[in-house]
Amino acid sequence: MLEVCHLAHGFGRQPALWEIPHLRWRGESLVHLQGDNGSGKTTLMRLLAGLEVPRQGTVRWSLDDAPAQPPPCPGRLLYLHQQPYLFDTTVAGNLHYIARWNGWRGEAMRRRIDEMLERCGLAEHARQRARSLSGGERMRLALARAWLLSPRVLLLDEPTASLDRQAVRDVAALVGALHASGCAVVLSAHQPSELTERCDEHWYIAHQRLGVATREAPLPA
Ligand SMILES: Nc1ncnc2c1ncn2[C@@H]1O[C@H](COP(=O)(O)OP(=O)(O)OP(=O)(O)O)[C@@H](O)[C@H]1O
Repeated sequence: MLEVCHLAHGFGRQPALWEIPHLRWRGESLVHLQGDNGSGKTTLMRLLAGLEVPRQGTVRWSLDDAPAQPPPCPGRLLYLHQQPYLFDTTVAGNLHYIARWNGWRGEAMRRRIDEMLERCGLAEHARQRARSLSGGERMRLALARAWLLSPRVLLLDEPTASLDRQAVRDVAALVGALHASGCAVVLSAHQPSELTERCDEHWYIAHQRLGVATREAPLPA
């Protein structure tokens, strides 16, 4: 569960990007966050992830029955940048590093990594340098690494920006599978796509406010 109260944020002397008087989210759905360029989507995600301290107001998460706490919530809440940082090693090496860090060892770890490579369509690239992957492959590797950590909530900042149609489709399938495995997702995206079509909740930033679309009050045109 996410609870946001009286949140407002801006930079320097600029007025607040937006105000969010109150937002409650059960942390189960697949959410599409939309808004114009510069409306503050990245900033909001960073605030939700605890990477930015709000000028005003509070963000609190209660995940897995833990008492409500401000972010970060290590291991349970992950933020993924649109150009994810990849370790300068092979594709399998990137997964290996995270799996070890998360406590996996030996044969069980190898099986888990192989399974993840298959699931993300990267088995053929296992020995390739991660930084030589295409944009779509990089995002799939970043999602695979995140998946290894079994997060409860994933915040995805423009995960399909500048990807072609097939790459968007692949990322959408992967995000859908992650969500089906029990990970709630908030993702920002400019354009409607196969990814946003999968979303079952829509938030939007307009006129310096965050809105939540409902059946009675759909997205503004
Ligand atoms: N660290 C910062 N210092 C000063 N201004 C910032 C900083 N980070 C963001 N901004 C400004 O805040 C505004 C919102 O930026 P943000 O990146 O959150 O928007 P966005 O909706 O994600 O945009 P886009 O869709 O183009 O990625 C922009 O005007 C941006 O220049």
